[in-house]
Amino acid sequence: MKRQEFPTPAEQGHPSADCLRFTGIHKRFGSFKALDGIDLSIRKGEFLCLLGPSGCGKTTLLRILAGLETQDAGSLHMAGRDISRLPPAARDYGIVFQSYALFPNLTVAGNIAYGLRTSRQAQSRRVAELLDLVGLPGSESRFPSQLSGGQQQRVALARALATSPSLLLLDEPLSALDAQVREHLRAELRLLQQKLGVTTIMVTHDQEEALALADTIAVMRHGRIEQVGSPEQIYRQPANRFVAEFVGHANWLPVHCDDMGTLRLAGVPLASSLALPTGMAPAEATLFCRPEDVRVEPHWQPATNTLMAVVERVDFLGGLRRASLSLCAAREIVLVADVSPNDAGFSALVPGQRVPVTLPADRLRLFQGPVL
Ligand SMILES: Nc1ncnc2c1ncn2[C@@H]1O[C@H](COP(=O)(O)OP(=O)(O)OP(=O)(O)O)[C@@H](O)[C@H]1O
Repeated sequence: MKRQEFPTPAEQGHPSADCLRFTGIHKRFGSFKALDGIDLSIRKGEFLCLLGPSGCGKTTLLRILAGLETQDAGSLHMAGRDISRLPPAARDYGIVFQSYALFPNLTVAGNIAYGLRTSRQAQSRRVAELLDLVGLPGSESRFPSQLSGGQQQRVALARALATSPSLLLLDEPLSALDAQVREHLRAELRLLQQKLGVTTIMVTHDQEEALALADTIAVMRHGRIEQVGSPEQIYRQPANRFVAEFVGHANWLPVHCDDMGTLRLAGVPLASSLALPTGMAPAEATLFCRPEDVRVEPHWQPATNTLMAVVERVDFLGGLRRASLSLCAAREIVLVADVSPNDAGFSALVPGQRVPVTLPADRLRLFQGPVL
Protein backbone atom coordinates (compact mmCIF):
# COMPACT_ATOMS: atom_id res chain seq x y z
CA MET A 1 0.00 0.00 0.00
CA LYS A 2 1.38 3.39 -0.96
CA ARG A 3 -0.19 5.27 1.90
CA GLN A 4 2.63 7.26 3.49
CA GLU A 5 0.80 10.55 3.77
CA PHE A 6 -2.43 11.47 5.54
CA PRO A 7 -5.04 13.24 3.46
CA THR A 8 -5.27 16.97 4.09
CA PRO A 9 -8.66 18.59 4.74
CA ALA A 10 -8.57 19.87 1.15
CA GLU A 11 -7.93 16.36 -0.18
CA GLN A 12 -10.80 15.04 1.89
CA GLY A 13 -13.17 17.51 0.29
CA HIS A 14 -14.58 20.93 0.94
CA PRO A 15 -14.63 21.63 4.70
CA SER A 16 -18.19 22.90 4.67
CA ALA A 17 -19.66 19.86 2.89
CA ASP A 18 -22.12 17.88 5.03
CA CYS A 19 -20.40 14.73 6.21
CA LEU A 20 -22.92 13.22 8.52
CA ARG A 21 -26.60 13.65 9.24
CA PHE A 22 -28.79 12.23 11.99
CA THR A 23 -32.50 12.52 11.23
CA GLY A 24 -35.22 11.85 13.79
CA ILE A 25 -33.24 9.32 15.83
CA HIS A 26 -35.29 7.64 18.56
CA LYS A 27 -34.17 4.95 20.98
CA ARG A 28 -35.90 3.28 23.90
CA PHE A 29 -34.53 0.82 26.43
CA GLY A 30 -37.72 -0.88 27.63
CA SER A 31 -40.02 1.96 28.63
CA PHE A 32 -37.10 4.40 29.03
CA LYS A 33 -36.70 6.97 26.26
CA ALA A 34 -32.93 7.31 25.80
CA LEU A 35 -33.09 9.35 22.57
CA ASP A 36 -36.10 11.41 21.67
CA GLY A 37 -35.83 12.72 18.12
CA ILE A 38 -32.23 13.70 17.39
CA ASP A 39 -31.61 15.84 14.30
CA LEU A 40 -28.00 16.86 13.81
CA SER A 41 -25.67 17.62 10.89
CA ILE A 42 -21.89 17.59 10.99
CA ARG A 43 -19.64 19.16 8.37
CA LYS A 44 -16.64 17.50 6.87
CA GLY A 45 -13.53 18.13 8.99
CA GLU A 46 -15.58 19.42 11.93
CA PHE A 47 -14.85 18.55 15.57
CA LEU A 48 -18.21 18.15 17.29
CA CYS A 49 -18.66 17.48 20.99
CA LEU A 50 -21.79 15.84 22.36
CA LEU A 51 -21.96 17.44 25.79
CA GLY A 52 -24.40 16.70 28.56
CA PRO A 53 -24.90 15.25 32.03
CA SER A 54 -24.64 11.56 32.78
CA GLY A 55 -27.52 9.57 31.29
CA CYS A 56 -28.57 12.19 28.71
CA GLY A 57 -28.00 9.77 25.81
CA LYS A 58 -24.63 10.91 24.38
CA THR A 59 -23.03 7.48 24.35
CA THR A 60 -26.18 5.87 22.98
CA LEU A 61 -26.11 8.30 20.05
CA LEU A 62 -22.44 7.56 19.41
CA ARG A 63 -23.04 3.82 19.61
CA ILE A 64 -25.92 4.11 17.13
CA LEU A 65 -23.61 5.98 14.78
CA ALA A 66 -21.01 3.25 15.22
CA GLY A 67 -23.60 0.54 14.52
CA LEU A 68 -23.10 -0.94 18.00
CA GLU A 69 -26.69 -0.12 18.90
CA THR A 70 -29.74 0.07 16.63
CA GLN A 71 -32.08 3.05 16.57
CA ASP A 72 -35.84 2.39 16.84
CA ALA A 73 -36.58 5.12 14.31
CA GLY A 74 -34.70 7.68 12.24
CA SER A 75 -31.87 7.56 9.76
CA LEU A 76 -28.15 8.21 9.47
CA HIS A 77 -26.45 9.48 6.34
CA MET A 78 -22.72 9.70 5.82
CA ALA A 79 -21.48 11.63 2.76
CA GLY A 80 -24.97 11.24 1.31
CA ARG A 81 -25.03 7.45 1.80
CA ASP A 82 -27.69 5.88 4.02
CA ILE A 83 -25.75 3.94 6.66
CA SER A 84 -28.72 3.44 9.02
CA ARG A 85 -28.70 -0.35 8.78
CA LEU A 86 -25.07 -1.07 7.85
CA PRO A 87 -23.00 -3.30 10.15
CA PRO A 88 -20.19 -1.56 12.08
CA ALA A 89 -17.44 -2.83 9.78
CA ALA A 90 -19.07 -1.17 6.77
CA ARG A 91 -19.32 2.29 8.33
CA ASP A 92 -15.76 3.69 7.93
CA TYR A 93 -14.91 5.04 11.37
CA GLY A 94 -12.26 4.66 14.04
CA ILE A 95 -13.28 4.69 17.69
CA VAL A 96 -11.54 5.38 20.99
CA PHE A 97 -13.24 4.43 24.25
CA GLN A 98 -12.78 5.78 27.75
CA SER A 99 -11.10 2.60 28.94
CA TYR A 100 -8.21 2.15 26.58
CA ALA A 101 -9.57 -1.19 25.32
CA LEU A 102 -6.20 -2.35 23.97
CA PHE A 103 -5.53 -6.06 23.57
CA PRO A 104 -3.24 -6.81 26.53
CA ASN A 105 -1.60 -9.80 24.85
CA LEU A 106 -0.63 -7.84 21.73
CA THR A 107 2.26 -5.41 21.42
CA VAL A 108 1.68 -1.77 20.58
CA ALA A 109 2.41 -2.59 16.92
CA GLY A 110 0.01 -5.56 17.05
CA ASN A 111 -2.73 -3.39 18.51
CA ILE A 112 -2.34 -0.62 15.96
CA ALA A 113 -2.07 -2.95 12.97
CA TYR A 114 -5.01 -5.09 14.10
CA GLY A 115 -7.47 -3.75 11.52
CA LEU A 116 -4.97 -3.34 8.67
CA ARG A 117 -5.31 -5.74 5.76
CA THR A 118 -2.01 -4.96 4.04
CA SER A 119 1.42 -6.61 3.72
CA ARG A 120 3.55 -6.91 6.84
CA GLN A 121 5.97 -4.37 5.44
CA ALA A 122 3.22 -1.83 4.75
CA GLN A 123 1.81 -2.47 8.22
CA SER A 124 5.17 -1.76 9.86
CA ARG A 125 5.51 1.47 7.91
CA ARG A 126 2.00 2.54 8.84
CA VAL A 127 2.51 1.67 12.53
CA ALA A 128 5.75 3.69 12.64
CA GLU A 129 4.02 6.61 10.95
CA LEU A 130 1.13 6.52 13.42
CA LEU A 131 3.40 6.21 16.44
CA ASP A 132 5.26 9.31 15.24
CA LEU A 133 1.97 11.07 14.84
CA VAL A 134 0.80 10.34 18.40
CA GLY A 135 4.20 11.10 19.93
CA LEU A 136 5.32 7.54 20.77
CA PRO A 137 8.00 6.80 18.17
CA GLY A 138 9.82 3.50 18.64
CA SER A 139 7.23 1.95 20.98
CA GLU A 140 6.26 -0.89 18.62
CA SER A 141 7.40 -3.79 20.78
CA ARG A 142 6.06 -2.60 24.12
CA PHE A 143 2.94 -4.11 25.71
CA PRO A 144 -0.03 -2.08 26.99
CA SER A 145 0.82 -2.97 30.61
CA GLN A 146 4.18 -1.23 30.16
CA LEU A 147 2.51 2.05 29.22
CA SER A 148 0.94 4.83 31.27
CA GLY A 149 -2.76 5.64 30.85
CA GLY A 150 -1.94 8.60 28.63
CA GLN A 151 0.38 6.49 26.47
CA GLN A 152 -2.24 3.73 26.16
CA GLN A 153 -4.76 6.29 24.99
CA ARG A 154 -2.28 7.53 22.37
CA VAL A 155 -1.97 3.95 21.12
CA ALA A 156 -5.76 3.62 21.08
CA LEU A 157 -5.90 6.81 19.01
CA ALA A 158 -3.26 5.49 16.61
CA ARG A 159 -5.27 2.28 16.25
CA ALA A 160 -8.45 4.24 15.54
CA LEU A 161 -6.67 6.24 12.83
CA ALA A 162 -4.83 3.31 11.28
CA THR A 163 -7.18 2.78 8.33
CA SER A 164 -7.52 6.55 7.67
CA PRO A 165 -11.25 6.47 8.47
CA SER A 166 -13.57 9.29 7.37
CA LEU A 167 -14.85 9.60 10.90
CA LEU A 168 -13.19 9.52 14.31
CA LEU A 169 -15.45 8.69 17.27
CA LEU A 170 -14.23 9.44 20.78
CA ASP A 171 -16.18 8.27 23.83
CA GLU A 172 -14.83 10.26 26.80
CA PRO A 173 -11.27 9.41 25.71
CA LEU A 174 -9.57 11.62 28.28
CA SER A 175 -11.72 11.12 31.35
CA ALA A 176 -9.72 8.25 32.86
CA LEU A 177 -6.52 10.32 32.83
CA ASP A 178 -5.23 12.60 35.57
CA ALA A 179 -5.75 16.34 35.12
CA GLN A 180 -2.30 17.25 33.81
CA VAL A 181 -2.08 14.41 31.29
CA ARG A 182 -5.63 15.11 30.24
CA GLU A 183 -4.91 18.75 29.49
CA HIS A 184 -1.75 17.91 27.58
CA LEU A 185 -3.41 15.20 25.52
CA ARG A 186 -6.41 17.42 24.89
CA ALA A 187 -4.21 20.02 23.20
CA GLU A 188 -2.43 17.33 21.17
CA LEU A 189 -5.70 15.76 20.12
CA ARG A 190 -6.94 19.08 18.78
CA LEU A 191 -3.72 19.68 16.81
CA LEU A 192 -3.80 16.16 15.43
CA GLN A 193 -7.44 16.43 14.40
CA GLN A 194 -6.77 19.73 12.64
CA LYS A 195 -3.71 18.33 10.91
CA LEU A 196 -5.59 15.31 9.61
CA GLY A 197 -8.85 17.15 8.99
CA VAL A 198 -10.75 14.04 10.09
CA THR A 199 -14.39 14.63 11.02
CA THR A 200 -14.58 13.93 14.75
CA ILE A 201 -17.37 13.37 17.23
CA MET A 202 -16.47 13.27 20.88
CA VAL A 203 -18.73 12.42 23.81
CA THR A 204 -17.96 14.27 27.00
CA HIS A 205 -19.65 15.50 30.15
CA ASP A 206 -16.76 17.89 30.78
CA GLN A 207 -17.81 21.34 29.61
CA GLU A 208 -14.28 22.74 29.82
CA GLU A 209 -13.07 20.00 27.50
CA ALA A 210 -15.87 20.66 25.03
CA LEU A 211 -15.24 24.42 25.04
CA ALA A 212 -11.51 23.88 24.48
CA LEU A 213 -11.74 21.25 21.75
CA ALA A 214 -14.87 21.62 19.70
CA ASP A 215 -15.73 23.58 16.60
CA THR A 216 -19.34 22.83 17.48
CA ILE A 217 -21.00 21.69 20.67
CA ALA A 218 -24.34 19.89 20.83
CA VAL A 219 -25.67 20.16 24.38
CA MET A 220 -27.95 17.25 25.27
CA ARG A 221 -30.47 16.60 28.05
CA HIS A 222 -32.98 13.78 28.51
CA GLY A 223 -32.34 12.34 25.04
CA ARG A 224 -32.82 15.65 23.25
CA ILE A 225 -30.53 18.31 21.87
CA GLU A 226 -30.95 21.58 23.74
CA GLN A 227 -28.61 23.72 21.64
CA VAL A 228 -26.08 23.37 18.83
CA GLY A 229 -23.51 26.10 18.39
CA SER A 230 -19.89 27.19 18.52
CA PRO A 231 -18.28 27.19 21.99
CA GLU A 232 -18.61 30.99 21.94
CA GLN A 233 -22.35 30.82 21.17
CA ILE A 234 -23.00 28.15 23.77
CA TYR A 235 -21.12 30.14 26.40
CA ARG A 236 -22.28 33.64 25.47
CA GLN A 237 -25.78 33.01 24.13
CA PRO A 238 -27.12 29.96 25.93
CA ALA A 239 -30.51 29.09 24.48
CA ASN A 240 -32.04 28.28 27.84
CA ARG A 241 -31.33 28.00 31.55
CA PHE A 242 -30.18 24.43 31.32
CA VAL A 243 -27.42 25.27 28.83
CA ALA A 244 -26.46 28.41 30.75
CA GLU A 245 -26.18 26.44 33.98
CA PHE A 246 -24.43 23.41 32.55
CA VAL A 247 -21.72 25.39 30.76
CA GLY A 248 -19.56 27.71 32.88
CA HIS A 249 -20.34 29.67 36.03
CA ALA A 250 -23.21 32.11 36.16
CA ASN A 251 -24.94 34.67 38.34
CA TRP A 252 -28.72 34.32 38.46
CA LEU A 253 -30.31 37.53 39.67
CA PRO A 254 -34.01 38.17 40.35
CA VAL A 255 -35.40 41.05 38.30
CA HIS A 256 -38.86 42.49 37.96
CA CYS A 257 -40.15 43.59 34.60
CA ASP A 258 -42.94 46.24 34.86
CA ASP A 259 -45.77 47.01 32.44
CA MET A 260 -43.60 49.54 30.63
CA GLY A 261 -40.96 46.90 30.04
CA THR A 262 -38.51 48.43 32.54
CA LEU A 263 -36.39 45.91 34.35
CA ARG A 264 -35.46 46.44 37.94
CA LEU A 265 -32.84 44.70 40.01
CA ALA A 266 -33.25 45.42 43.73
CA GLY A 267 -35.46 48.36 42.66
CA VAL A 268 -32.72 49.85 40.46
CA PRO A 269 -33.76 50.27 36.82
CA LEU A 270 -31.54 48.46 34.35
CA ALA A 271 -30.76 49.36 30.76
CA SER A 272 -33.96 49.31 28.74
CA SER A 273 -31.94 48.18 25.74
CA LEU A 274 -31.92 44.69 27.21
CA ALA A 275 -33.76 42.47 24.81
CA LEU A 276 -36.66 40.60 26.33
CA PRO A 277 -37.24 37.20 24.85
CA THR A 278 -40.31 37.41 22.66
CA GLY A 279 -43.48 36.38 24.43
CA MET A 280 -42.09 37.06 27.91
CA ALA A 281 -44.88 38.36 30.12
CA PRO A 282 -44.05 41.43 32.20
CA ALA A 283 -43.39 39.87 35.56
CA GLU A 284 -40.62 38.11 37.35
CA ALA A 285 -37.57 37.26 35.32
CA THR A 286 -34.06 36.04 35.96
CA LEU A 287 -31.01 37.89 34.81
CA PHE A 288 -28.00 35.88 33.76
CA CYS A 289 -24.47 37.26 33.89
CA ARG A 290 -21.08 35.52 33.84
CA PRO A 291 -18.79 36.32 36.83
CA GLU A 292 -16.03 37.62 34.54
CA ASP A 293 -18.48 40.11 33.02
CA VAL A 294 -19.34 41.79 36.33
CA ARG A 295 -17.17 44.92 36.48
CA VAL A 296 -15.99 46.20 39.86
CA GLU A 297 -15.46 49.97 39.51
CA PRO A 298 -12.69 51.85 41.32
CA HIS A 299 -14.96 54.89 41.95
CA TRP A 300 -18.65 55.63 41.98
CA GLN A 301 -19.91 57.26 38.81
CA PRO A 302 -23.61 57.21 38.01
CA ALA A 303 -23.87 55.02 34.94
CA THR A 304 -26.23 52.60 33.30
CA ASN A 305 -26.48 49.31 35.19
CA THR A 306 -24.14 50.42 37.98
CA LEU A 307 -25.20 49.50 41.51
CA MET A 308 -23.54 49.73 44.90
CA ALA A 309 -22.49 46.49 46.57
CA VAL A 310 -20.61 45.32 49.65
CA VAL A 311 -17.67 42.95 49.34
CA GLU A 312 -18.63 39.88 51.39
CA ARG A 313 -15.65 37.65 50.69
CA VAL A 314 -12.74 37.30 48.29
CA ASP A 315 -11.31 33.95 47.18
CA PHE A 316 -7.88 33.56 45.62
CA LEU A 317 -8.08 31.65 42.30
CA GLY A 318 -4.51 31.98 41.09
CA GLY A 319 -4.67 34.55 38.30
CA LEU A 320 -8.05 35.86 39.45
CA ARG A 321 -9.92 36.80 42.60
CA ARG A 322 -13.50 35.64 42.96
CA ALA A 323 -15.48 38.20 44.94
CA SER A 324 -18.92 37.65 46.47
CA LEU A 325 -20.77 40.95 46.51
CA SER A 326 -24.14 41.69 48.11
CA LEU A 327 -26.22 44.51 46.66
CA CYS A 328 -26.61 47.47 49.05
CA ALA A 329 -30.28 47.88 48.04
CA ALA A 330 -31.02 44.21 48.78
CA ARG A 331 -28.30 42.50 50.80
CA GLU A 332 -29.83 39.08 50.22
CA ILE A 333 -28.93 39.33 46.51
CA VAL A 334 -25.37 38.16 46.13
CA LEU A 335 -23.45 38.18 42.89
CA VAL A 336 -20.05 36.80 42.08
CA ALA A 337 -17.38 38.71 40.16
CA ASP A 338 -14.12 37.31 38.80
CA VAL A 339 -11.61 40.11 38.91
CA SER A 340 -8.09 40.19 37.51
CA PRO A 341 -5.22 42.21 39.05
CA ASN A 342 -5.27 44.23 35.80
CA ASP A 343 -8.85 45.38 36.41
CA ALA A 344 -9.30 48.92 37.73
CA GLY A 345 -11.40 47.86 40.72
CA PHE A 346 -9.06 45.09 41.90
CA SER A 347 -7.62 47.01 44.87
CA ALA A 348 -11.13 47.80 46.14
CA LEU A 349 -11.77 44.11 46.85
CA VAL A 350 -11.55 44.25 50.63
CA PRO A 351 -14.22 42.45 52.67
CA GLY A 352 -16.66 44.95 54.14
CA GLN A 353 -15.84 47.63 51.56
CA ARG A 354 -18.61 49.24 49.49
CA VAL A 355 -17.88 49.15 45.76
CA PRO A 356 -19.78 50.14 42.63
CA VAL A 357 -20.41 47.22 40.25
CA THR A 358 -21.54 47.42 36.65
CA LEU A 359 -23.45 44.75 34.77
CA PRO A 360 -22.62 45.44 31.10
CA ALA A 361 -25.89 45.44 29.14
CA ASP A 362 -24.45 43.52 26.21
CA ARG A 363 -23.36 40.68 28.50
CA LEU A 364 -26.72 40.11 30.17
CA ARG A 365 -29.42 37.65 29.21
CA LEU A 366 -32.92 37.34 30.53
CA PHE A 367 -34.86 34.20 31.23
CA GLN A 368 -38.52 33.97 32.11
CA GLY A 369 -39.63 33.16 35.63
CA PRO A 370 -38.05 33.50 39.06
CA VAL A 371 -34.58 32.37 40.11
CA LEU A 372 -34.71 28.62 40.59
N1 LIG B 1 -28.28 -1.27 27.05
C1 LIG B 1 -29.02 -0.51 27.85
N2 LIG B 1 -30.08 -1.03 28.50
C2 LIG B 1 -30.86 -0.25 29.28
N3 LIG B 1 -30.65 1.06 29.48
C3 LIG B 1 -29.61 1.63 28.86
C4 LIG B 1 -28.74 0.88 28.02
N4 LIG B 1 -27.80 1.72 27.53
C5 LIG B 1 -28.07 2.95 28.05
N5 LIG B 1 -29.15 2.88 28.84
C6 LIG B 1 -29.75 4.00 29.57
O1 LIG B 1 -29.97 5.06 28.66
C7 LIG B 1 -29.64 6.31 29.24
C8 LIG B 1 -28.62 7.01 28.37
O2 LIG B 1 -27.39 6.31 28.48
P1 LIG B 1 -26.07 6.84 27.82
O3 LIG B 1 -24.98 5.88 28.15
O4 LIG B 1 -26.31 7.13 26.40
O5 LIG B 1 -25.87 8.21 28.60
P2 LIG B 1 -24.63 9.18 28.61
O6 LIG B 1 -25.18 10.54 28.37
O7 LIG B 1 -23.57 8.73 27.69
O8 LIG B 1 -24.15 9.09 30.10
P3 LIG B 1 -22.70 8.81 30.74
O9 LIG B 1 -21.97 10.11 30.61
O10 LIG B 1 -23.01 8.47 32.15
O11 LIG B 1 -22.10 7.70 29.97
C9 LIG B 1 -29.15 6.04 30.63
O12 LIG B 1 -30.21 6.26 31.54
C10 LIG B 1 -28.79 4.57 30.61
O13 LIG B 1 -29.00 3.97 31.86
